Order: sequence, then structure tokens, then C-alpha cells
Amino acid sequence: MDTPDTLRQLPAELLLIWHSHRISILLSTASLVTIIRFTIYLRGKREKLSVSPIPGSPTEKTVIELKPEWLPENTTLDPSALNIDNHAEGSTIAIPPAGKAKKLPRTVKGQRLPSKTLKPASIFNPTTDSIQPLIFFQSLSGTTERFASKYVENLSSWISTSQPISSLLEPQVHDLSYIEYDDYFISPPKGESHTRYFYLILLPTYNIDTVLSTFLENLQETHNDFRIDTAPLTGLLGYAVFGFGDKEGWPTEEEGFCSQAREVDKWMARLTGRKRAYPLGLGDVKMDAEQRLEEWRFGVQEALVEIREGRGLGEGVPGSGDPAESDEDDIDIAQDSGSEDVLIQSSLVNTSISDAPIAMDFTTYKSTTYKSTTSKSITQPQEMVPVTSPTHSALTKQGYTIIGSHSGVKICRWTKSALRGRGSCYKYSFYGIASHLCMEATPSLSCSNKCVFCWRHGTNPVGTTWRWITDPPDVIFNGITEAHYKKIKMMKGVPGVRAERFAEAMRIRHCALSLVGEPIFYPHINELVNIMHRNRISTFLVCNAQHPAQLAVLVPVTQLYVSIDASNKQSLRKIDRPLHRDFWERFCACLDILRNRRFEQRTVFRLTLVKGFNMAEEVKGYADLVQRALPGFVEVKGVTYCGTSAAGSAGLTMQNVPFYEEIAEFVKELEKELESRGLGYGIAAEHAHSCCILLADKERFKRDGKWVTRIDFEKFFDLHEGKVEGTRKEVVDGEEKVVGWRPEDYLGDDTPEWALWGNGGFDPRDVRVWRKGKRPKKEKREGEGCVVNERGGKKEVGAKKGDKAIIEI
Ligand SMILES: Cc1cc2nc3c(=O)[nH]c(=O)nc-3n(C[C@H](O)[C@H](O)[C@H](O)COP(=O)(O)O)c2cc1C
Ligand code: SF4
Repeated sequence: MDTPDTLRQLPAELLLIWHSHRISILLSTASLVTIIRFTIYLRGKREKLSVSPIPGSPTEKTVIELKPEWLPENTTLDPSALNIDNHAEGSTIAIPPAGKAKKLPRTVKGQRLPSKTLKPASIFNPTTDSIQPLIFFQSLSGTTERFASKYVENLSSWISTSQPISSLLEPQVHDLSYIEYDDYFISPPKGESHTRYFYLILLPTYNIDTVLSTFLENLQETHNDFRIDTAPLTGLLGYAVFGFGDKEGWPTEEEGFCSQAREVDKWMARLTGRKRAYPLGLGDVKMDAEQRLEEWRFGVQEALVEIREGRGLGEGVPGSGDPAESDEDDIDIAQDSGSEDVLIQSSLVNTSISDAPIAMDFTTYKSTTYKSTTSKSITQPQEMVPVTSPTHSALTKQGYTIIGSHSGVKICRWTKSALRGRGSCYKYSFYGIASHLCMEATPSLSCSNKCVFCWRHGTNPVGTTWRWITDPPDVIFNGITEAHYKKIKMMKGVPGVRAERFAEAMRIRHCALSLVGEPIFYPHINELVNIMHRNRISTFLVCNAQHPAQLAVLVPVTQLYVSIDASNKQSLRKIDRPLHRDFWERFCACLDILRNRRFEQRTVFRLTLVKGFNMAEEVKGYADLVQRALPGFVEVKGVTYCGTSAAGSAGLTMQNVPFYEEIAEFVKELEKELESRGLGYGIAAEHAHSCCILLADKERFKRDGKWVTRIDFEKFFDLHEGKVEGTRKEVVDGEEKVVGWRPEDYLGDDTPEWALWGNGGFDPRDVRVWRKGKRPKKEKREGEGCVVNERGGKKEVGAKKGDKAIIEI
């Protein structure tokens, strides 16, 4: 009978317990719920963080459907045939095109550029004249004298074995302490009628008054003497100067390293009317003088051969200045693009789109014929940029060399800057690419977008399909490298070019396949990339995310870029003005392919921010795209004003150019947004001079807590050649096997301190040069990583109309 009573009393008991303990019960329940929720959150976060794990084990891949219309015109896609190195593209399945009619094989027509005959130097007649090298030196304590006599010995022995001996005479040596300056430095010596002189000057530096100071004064006086021509030594065949100094006491050029040799080089340029035959060589007597002098000797010998063969000093950089040259001379000609993204106002590119000679809008890609702007039906493949076309001459005037009929190469302004020791582009700070070792080229001048900030689409062809006569990859490779070397050689007389960098530049180490147009448009891009790798040239390839079929089968490059010009469909349409109707689907497919292939190569998003177009309110959108493709890196750059009518008609003005602080702010927000989604990206490095900031995947590109964004290029080539085994594994026939390498296999050195976020990104070993009147009154750091220059209190960071770069080096 007890039980019913107890049951009856239970509600009252429970009520009593509730009343007396309700606070502790409520508190305990709340704590328990919090603990459970927190644990779930933490787990979720850990799981999310591992979306980009280091793949020790097989990685999942999604099947991406390639639509038939995405496949290149006149081709059928056979990924396995193109899968030259057995990389893992098999899992990015390219579904064969349903019902795509087989066409006849594409016509491949190689075309070698007709070699331009160089004008013989008027002053030297190779059949009748001979070259007399005169070696001048000055030495106070004997070091330069010793180097000079060794130099003469080596040069003489080279001359004695070089053919024809008759045209190159045995060198004569003169100690500057014992000659009459007027015999040699007011006019060339009066010798035999067919003897022409070539001066080589070897000098130490003394920051005290010595006989060297007298020599320098003499050169200066001769130049300024109103009775004498300002360039009385133009009759010389050429000259070259080598300086000896001591870095222990004078560590940098700014602090006086070899300053007198630099002065003499400058005065000789004026007196000879710019007859510098080889860049100024500099050697540290306690370190590398011997090696530098040997390199310089080889360079001088090459110059002598050129003269002997009637080619003079080469063509030189057009417009490299007037005879009154100085260090402030700017070698960049007005229409020099500077780099892939630095855009400069130029009348040359101020061509309206409607005037573009062969702009073709293939929005009806299914048709078998297409119409040019002249409405003429064309059924046969044509040359993309025929030699006779206005496009060819416009691009040539802008400094491009056109190879065959659809490839181009151009020397970028950073390459020139690095040759002069004035700093490399951001790719040096981030990845270790020294700009003087880098070639910028494209195998396709044509593109399928008409981006508002691209100044080239006024002159370069556009189209959605490849319907041109196709040049073979070896012809392109030979053509672009030859043209690049020729352009480098043209720099040898430019003031400030350093002999050792000039010598190094004669071996291309890197290729930026990004110049203009769309490189993966070229049907043999894989073979071209393989030729580069075989020649141990690294490849940085930038594509516009409009060609998923080609991207799916691209062989792994050293670093693969996708331009992310907007975060959503509307914005992308406005910015890129794509020719493809299904541009957004193509774009998304490319992101999925990039995700699938992120363990085969380093993948990068390149964001170009345009204020008022693709910046405000788009952080979340960009984060969505990063989450979708999981690139290893995100490079964020500010657009630079291009000033073309195309840009103007798209409503782009100077107001659209973001300040560096705005870019930095954007990047910080993006980092926060990615972090909130559990994606482990952090701000790794910056290059304030080109308004560029790098975000990287912390899980993959940090080692022992330090950023490792740099690349071990030699290791990359060794992996490519199979000298070293990679560590990328996949399940093949039910078994886990090594199938290739992964980006982690060719990580380089730690990112240098000066390149890290917050330190500006300028290599302290280079010399920072400001154009006249442009040096900021004050340079200060505002917040983390933002460099703000103040000129008269006005902030001037970012590009500005008429400026090649606001923060110059
Ligand atoms: C008093 C003095 C001043 C010097 N000043 C400089 C200088 O300003 N910059 C430099 O690079 N080296 C400087 N040096 C280093 C010399 O250029 C270097 O030792 C050179 O090899 C000397 O050459 P010589 O033995 O042929 O005279 C200086 C050396 C001395 C003794
Ligand atoms: S990557 Fe090469 S081509 Fe591009 S800007 Fe730098 S140096 Fe020039």
C-alpha cells in the first residue's frame, strides 16, 4: 500500500526539490549544453581546417563535367594522350564531347622569324680596319695593377687564338699615372689610318684626394670645355670600365663602394656619346674581384667579336637617353608595361576597341565559319597576327617581339630594374624569382576576355576559339628565348646595368607565361611547358579561368595562377567583359579543377582590385571562391590606371585605383573571413612597391612556425626529371602508390625577413632610387604592413596618372 502513496506524493516531492534546487539545476543544465556545443564547434573547426590537408594519403577528387562546347575547336580531347608525365589529371575526368563532329587535323605551320640584318657600325670596316684595345689602369697600393696585368695576359691569349687575328691587335697597357690625359681623353689617339681604338679602364676607389680625383676632374673638364665638343671621344669603337673596391669599409654603392669607377663610367658615356660596350663591372677585392673580372672579360670579348664582325655595339635600348646621361636616367620607355599588371597611359594603346584591327567576337562558337570585323567570311585557318597587320606593328612598337604568328615576348620593367640593381618584382620577395633571370612571354596573343583594366585589348586579338594557323612549340621556344636574349643584350649600354647581373641574365631561369592573351589557349601548351622544364626554366602560368577543358589537361607547372577579377557573376561580367556566354560556368569549373589539382602544383588566386568595381562588399564572395578552390596562395594587387579609351568607356578612372592601405585593409578582412570559416590562411608577405600582398595556406606553407613561400626551383626540375621521387600518393588499382610530386616537395627557403608582412618587401641589398623630385619627404609606417608616403602632407600611395609606379625603386 506504500507504493501508491509514494507515487501520489511524487509530484509534490519533485516540486519541492525544484523549488529548493532550481537555481543549481538551471546552472548545471546551461553549463552542460555550453560544453556540448563548444565541443561540437571545436570538432567542426578541426574538420574544416583539414579541408586542405597535406596529402600523405590518397586525396579525394571530384568529377568535373566538361561540356562539349568547352572543348577546343577542331580538336577531340584525349587527356591520357596529353598526360605526358602521368600526373593525376585522370581523376579530373574530362567527359568526352557528345556528338562533337570530328574535324580534319589542324594545319600546323611553323614559321621562323626572318633574321634581321644588323646595320654594320659605320665607324668600323671589318674588311680593312683593325681594333686596338687600350687598357688603362690606376693603382696606388698595387692591387689594381696586379689584376690589370693578369687581365692583359688573359685577353692577349684569347686574342692570339681568336680568328681572324689580323683585325684584333695585341692590347696596349697604360698606367694613368704616367700618361698625358690629353693624348687619350680629348680625342682618340692618332694611329695608323685603319686602326680603331677600344678603351678598357680598370680603377680602384679612394675617398681621399688622389691622382684618381685628378683623372676624374680632367674627364669632367673636357666634357664641359666649351672649346671642345661635349663628346670628343665618339670616334672610339667603345669602352668599358671595371672598378675595384672594398665592401668591408664601403658595403653598398650608396655608401661609396666603387664610387669612382662609377663616376668614370658615367663621364666616359658622355665623352663617347654613349659608347658603353659592356656594363660597368664591380669587384670586391676581399671577396669576388677575380671572378667578377673574369666574367667581365668574357663579356668584353663578346663585344669585341660583335664589333669585329661589323655589328657595332648592337642596337641598344631605343631612347636610352641623351649624351648627358646620369643615374637618374629612366630607361623605361613610355609604353613599357612594366609587368603583367602595371599599366601606363600611352597614346599608342589609346586605340578604341572598335578600331581594333582583328578583334573578333565569336559568340556564336558553333558555326563553322566566322566573321571578322570586316564581315568577310573565312573558312581556312588564318594567321592570328600577320606580319603585315596593324596589330603586328602596334605590338612591335610597344616593345613586343612577335614570334611566328601568335606568340610574343617582351622584357618587363622589373627585369631592367633588376639588371641595374634597383630591385625585382614581387615574385622575388614572395617566391625567389630574380627578375633579371625571368622572361615574360605568351604563346597566344589572343584572349577571350576584354578586361576593363587590360590596355592591350585595343591591339591584341580576341576570340573564343582557336582557329589560327598553329606554330610548333619548339619554334616558339627558340623564338622567344632568342628574342629575350637579344633584348637583354640591348641593355648592355644602359647606365647602371651591373656586369654580373647582365652575365647571369644570359641564362633564362624563369618564364612568366602571362604577358598578354591566354597561354592555355595555345593547343600545344603542354609541349611548350615541357620544353621549358627540360631546359630547367620554371613556369608561372596565368590563365583567365575561361578554358576548363585546357586547364583540366594542363601538365603541372611550377605555379599555376587563375585570375580572379570578381567575386560574383555580375561583377565578373562587368570587369572581364568575357566573350563566352557561359563565362560563369566556365569560371566555376576552372575553380573546381584547381581544387582537384592543388596537390599537383602550387595554385594561386590572383585578385586585381578595382575600387568601385570588385572591392567593396565582395570580401565574403571572394572567401566563397577561396573555399571552393582552396588555392595554396592568394595574391592581392591593386589595379594600376591604364588610361585607355576602353578603360574610360568602362567608367574606369583614377578614382578606381585603390590606395595601398585600402588593399591592406581588404586583405585583413579577407583573412578574418577565411579564419571564421575555419580556413587556415594567413598574411604571409608584401611588396609595397607594387601594391601586392600575399595570403597563404598556413597548414601547407609554414615550416616550424615560419612562412615558406619561396620555391626550390632546382628540386622542382629534379622532380620533373625523375631524379628525385615525389611524395604524392593515390590509390591505383586498389593500392596506394606514389604518382608524382606535390608542392610541399619543392618548398624553398624561409620567406626572408624583409619580405614578411609588415616589413615592406624591398630587398635591402638593392638600391632604392627615386626619380627626381619624387623622394618622399617622410616615409612612415601606418598600422601593420602599410607603407604610406607623404608628399607635402598628401598621401600618395598606389598608382597615379602619369606615374609609372608611385613607390619607385
Ligand atoms: C684610404 C682608402 C680609401 C678607400 N676608399 C674606398 C672607397 O671609398 N670605396 C671603395 O669601394 N673602396 C675604397 N678603398 C679600397 C680600395 O679601393 C681597395 O683597397 C683597392 O683594392 C685599392 O687598390 P690599389 O691597391 O690598386 O690602389 C679605399 C682604400 C683606402 C686605403
Ligand atoms: S615575374 Fe618576371 S616578367 Fe613578371 S614582372 Fe616579375 S620579372 Fe617581370
